[in-house]
Amino acid sequence: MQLIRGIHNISRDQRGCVLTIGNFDGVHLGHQAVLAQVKQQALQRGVPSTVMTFEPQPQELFQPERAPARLTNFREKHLALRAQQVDRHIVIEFNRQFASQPACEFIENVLVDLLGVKFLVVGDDFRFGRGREGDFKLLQQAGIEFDFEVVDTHSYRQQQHRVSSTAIREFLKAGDFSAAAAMLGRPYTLSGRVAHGEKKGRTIGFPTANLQLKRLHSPLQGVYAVQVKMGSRTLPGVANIGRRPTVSGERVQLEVHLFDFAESIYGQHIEVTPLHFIRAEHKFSDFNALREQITKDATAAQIFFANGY
Ligand SMILES: Cc1cc2nc3c(=O)[nH]c(=O)nc-3n(C[C@H](O)[C@H](O)[C@H](O)COP(=O)(O)O)c2cc1C
Ligand SMILES: Nc1ncnc2c1ncn2[C@@H]1O[C@H](COP(=O)(O)OP(=O)(O)O)[C@@H](O)[C@H]1O
Repeated sequence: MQLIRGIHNISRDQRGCVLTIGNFDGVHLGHQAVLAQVKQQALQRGVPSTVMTFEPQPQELFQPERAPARLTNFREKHLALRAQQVDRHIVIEFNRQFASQPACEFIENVLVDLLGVKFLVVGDDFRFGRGREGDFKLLQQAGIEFDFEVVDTHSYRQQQHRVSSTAIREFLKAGDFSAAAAMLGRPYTLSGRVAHGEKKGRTIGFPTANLQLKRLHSPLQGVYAVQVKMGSRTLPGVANIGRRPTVSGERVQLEVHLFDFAESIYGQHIEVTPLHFIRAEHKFSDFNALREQITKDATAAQIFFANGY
């Protein structure tokens, strides 16, 4: 899959595509159904299937306090799109300048001139351009003028539930990882590179591999039994996701202690799959109290794994 970062990197030599535009947070089964339609149309027309996403996601720019936690960061989203075998991923740096462009300009300059779109799939509530003036109807009118077809995404359901990023966030917050995985089409994971911390973990017998998370990186908070994929290995462990109030940590962090493991893994890329909620994060009066609690958490996680979850 080709990754194109920014409109200025789109080449006019490659005009012609079947396109979908959206946040695609999670790349869940509903998104995957849209991508299947895009791929099928692209194949019929002999043009590349193309997904356009925005970074940051629009609400993260306009209403950062109200923006929901992400299911996928940019890298995770890109890899999930790649797994769906989409031909091209265009990421637009979403800033105030881009957002203030008139809707007609976006259609004519980007969709028509640069991309030469033939077939466009968007939600019927899709809004774009200055003050959100552009909508589905405007796209359909432009489609008649510039000769492209516009269709809306169907609501993809599972049993009676509409598959959505919001529903998945709710399942995750409730600790229902199998319901979240059923809608995602894969287990929910957090990933990143192991960073250096304060080196206190090892002094209390619980070294932890740390992943620094963006504030809006995950809907999860608390202590979980987790599985960690690292290269070709999959290892069980116990993790805390939070701000670590006991050590007055500032940033949200994921810290995972791996059982029966004593290697240095700084800088390695790991993928953490939470499997079972153990408890909420607390502020402890001192490090000893925290150590005692982590010992109990580790036992709870080991019991969970021993029971063949
Ligand atoms: C299973 C587990 C549970 C934890 N629970 C808490 C908690 O409830 N409150 C808290 O402040 N920190 C919690 N922590 C984070 C510890 O404060 C952190 O691991 C310790 O400060 C070591 O930090 P370091 O890796 O930067 O050395 C937890 C860590 C683990 C592994
Ligand atoms: N069982 C283990 N689980 C997690 N990390 C471990 C383990 N054993 C050794 N390590 C290594 O030790 C580091 C964590 O030690 P710690 O004292 O908590 O330091 P830091 O504060 O830098 O995270 C990890 O990043 C990893 O490289």
